[in-house]
Amino acid sequence: MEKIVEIDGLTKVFRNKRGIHNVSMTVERGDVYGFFGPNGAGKTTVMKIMTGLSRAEKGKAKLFGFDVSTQYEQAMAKVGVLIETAEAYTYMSGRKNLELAARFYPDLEKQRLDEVLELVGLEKYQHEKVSQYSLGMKQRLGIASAILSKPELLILDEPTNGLDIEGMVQIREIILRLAKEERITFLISSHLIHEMELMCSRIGIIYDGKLICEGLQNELLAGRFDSLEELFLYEISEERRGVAHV
Ligand SMILES: Nc1ncnc2c1ncn2[C@@H]1O[C@H](COP(=O)(O)OP(=O)(O)OP(=O)(O)O)[C@@H](O)[C@H]1O
Repeated sequence: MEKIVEIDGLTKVFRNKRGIHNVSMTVERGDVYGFFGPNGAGKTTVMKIMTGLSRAEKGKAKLFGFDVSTQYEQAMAKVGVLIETAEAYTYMSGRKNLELAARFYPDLEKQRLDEVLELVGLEKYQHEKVSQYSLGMKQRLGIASAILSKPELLILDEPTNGLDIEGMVQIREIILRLAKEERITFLISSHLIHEMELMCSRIGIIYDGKLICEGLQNELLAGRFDSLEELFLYEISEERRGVAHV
């Protein structure tokens, strides 16, 4: 299988001694990879480094075989990113926001705007001002903008954070639809383990700055655990005892 994301030994320690330590991860083409960890575990730090928003002290992050720190443009050419809450001009309509974003991609086909609005279920609300949108609709607009250029990899940091149950279900359905219909590989971070369980094929668990477990969800559970929560509780108890599994 083609490796789309290769993270090797990433380390970054902040002044307060928090951060990430020797994190290695692999995302293969077609994965919906769930990057799970509690608040403050280090998910955003890893994602910022792998998208060039921040630098590591040690280690390498490669996307599509290109090093993010030295071959940034090639590495990011087929990547869509949504890190932290989607930003949009609230006094403009959803469609107008997408039209502005589309100016960065001169080769975009005319119908792509309609296509992405349909994919995220915003076609009915495209002419309403973003100030009237719910948080879930703003997140969906962010996803629409991130998929405008037909990326092959979509990196989403906490896409369901702060959403109500309906909003979460909608985002989950959109992700699964995009994985199937647009053949997008996903790397999704979340601290919501149940969400990860419902939509992710591969799982990586980060805890206290260290990746403590990674693999295909069905292989990780494999008759030993009934849920990811059980697996997580087992892995952190092993981590505390000093038994490494990665
Ligand atoms: N710029 C910074 N300066 C100092 N400490 C930082 C900085 N950025 C992150 N940290 C610390 O590093 C740790 C990892 O943070 P990070 O934001 O990567 O975690 P996270 O897993 O994304 O958590 P959350 O789900 O809360 O967003 C936290 O303890 C955080 O306080």
